[in-house]
Amino acid sequence: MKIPFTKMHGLGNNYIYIDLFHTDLPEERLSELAVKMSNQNTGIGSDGMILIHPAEKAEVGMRIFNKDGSEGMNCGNGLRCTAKYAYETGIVNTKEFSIQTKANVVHAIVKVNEDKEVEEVTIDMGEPILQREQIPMLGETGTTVINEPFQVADEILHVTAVSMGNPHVVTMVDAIDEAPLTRLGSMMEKDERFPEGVNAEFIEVVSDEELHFRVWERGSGITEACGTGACAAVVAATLNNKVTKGKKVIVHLAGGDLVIEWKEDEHIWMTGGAETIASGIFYA
Ligand SMILES: N[C@H](CCC[C@H](N)C(=O)O)C(=O)O
Repeated sequence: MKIPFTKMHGLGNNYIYIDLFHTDLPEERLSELAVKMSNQNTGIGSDGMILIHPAEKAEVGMRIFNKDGSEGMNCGNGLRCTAKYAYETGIVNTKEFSIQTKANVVHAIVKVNEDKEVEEVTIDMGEPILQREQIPMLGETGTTVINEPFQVADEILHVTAVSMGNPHVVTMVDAIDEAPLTRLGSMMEKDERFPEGVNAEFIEVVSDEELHFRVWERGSGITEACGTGACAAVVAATLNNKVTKGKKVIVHLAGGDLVIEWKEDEHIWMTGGAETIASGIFYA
């Protein structure tokens, strides 16, 4: 099977994008194809596969598959790249439009240069989900998870759990370079207290408008950046009184910076770059 693709990244979080407005893929092979395309030795190499598709409730839809073939519910970096692709290829012809994910419908705003190229994208990601059972995380129904003791291996972390349509568990550390990403990330991802798995973020608070950030992603391991994770990190930092709601926060991820704002109306806005790397044909 010959599959046209475009490889794109948001702050180094890179995916293989398949345009289902112009290509068909069999639903039953999607997970297998995500694994194949993501393999850096026998495939193209990426953090996963993203489908850009016709949607019922928005001008364009996005589905995301992690490197391990699991389907995620949302992807912040993927949304910015999807918005860039949709505008530059004429799927949409306005600078503001909606994108439907498995989690919700979000609103995208693209910033275009004189060559009609999208240089920056802002996404209204909607509201975070904080109820434990909706993360989902095991424990007392109807409660939130803020600075809760959480033992992993021989360590007692203090975690805050946030869903952006996909599950995140955020731990504050004193020094981001000492975050136990490699040692604990995989255990946290698959911890039974998170029935659907979890993306594990570590943050170092620099000031009330600046964080350092690292992530072990569910289904992909350590990535350069995680857009939904950066949103979850700002929510967690706010709930722990480290940053102020309604102020823009600069999040320094390994692959670059995102500007995140948790507004007074509860919506979270994310602004950052999106880049096209290459396009071609994948021989599946
Ligand atoms: N690994 C995530 C999906 C990708 C999210 C991330 N790459 C982003 O930019 O938000 C999950 O399984 O929930």
